[in-house]
Amino acid sequence: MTTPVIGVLALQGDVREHLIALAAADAVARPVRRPEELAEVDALVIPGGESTTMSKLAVLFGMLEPLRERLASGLPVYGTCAGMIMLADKLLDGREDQETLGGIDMIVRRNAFGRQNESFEAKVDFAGIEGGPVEGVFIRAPWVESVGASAEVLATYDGHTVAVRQGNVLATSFHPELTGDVRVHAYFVDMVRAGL
Ligand SMILES: N[C@@H](CCC(=O)O)C(=O)O
Repeated sequence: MTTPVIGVLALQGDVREHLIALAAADAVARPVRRPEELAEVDALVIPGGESTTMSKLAVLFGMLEPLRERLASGLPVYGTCAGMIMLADKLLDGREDQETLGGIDMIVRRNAFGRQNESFEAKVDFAGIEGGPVEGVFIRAPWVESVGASAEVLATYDGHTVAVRQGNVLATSFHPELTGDVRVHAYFVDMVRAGL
């Protein structure tokens, strides 16, 4: 079985936790900061963190266009929380100068579940993942306000969409990398493997 090489965008955010979760889900995981490093991976995770800072750093590191190009050419990508925001074609309550990469035909609302001190954990039923609900850590989390026809909703919480997939691109409002349950990462690794 081929072992995919999956990068974690390492401009800002909880990179280390994703590297650990990906390795536990049988991928080779490495940080990606530069276009040359991006060119060498089979797939990419965009971690949680702070989406406005991440978008600024992507511009500063000359990564915005290379990221957009690789997404457009079919690179499998998984974004958690701030990463989900980066993958939204359209953003609500973002900063005016905030850039997203796009990739999923969805409208994402930042801070939708409330402020930092309203962060919470919840069990989330996830379509395509067996063995019961996954543990979702929601930290000043966004939700998906609406999705286009080509995007598939994989999970909802409290009536709001919190996991979406469109082709090779996956996004969750919550942080599975903080739970020790690597089933969402394994789901992504399977997605990547299917395309190799
Ligand atoms: N708190 C979110 C990001 C919030 C935002 O950028 O709006 C995260 O952990 O990824």
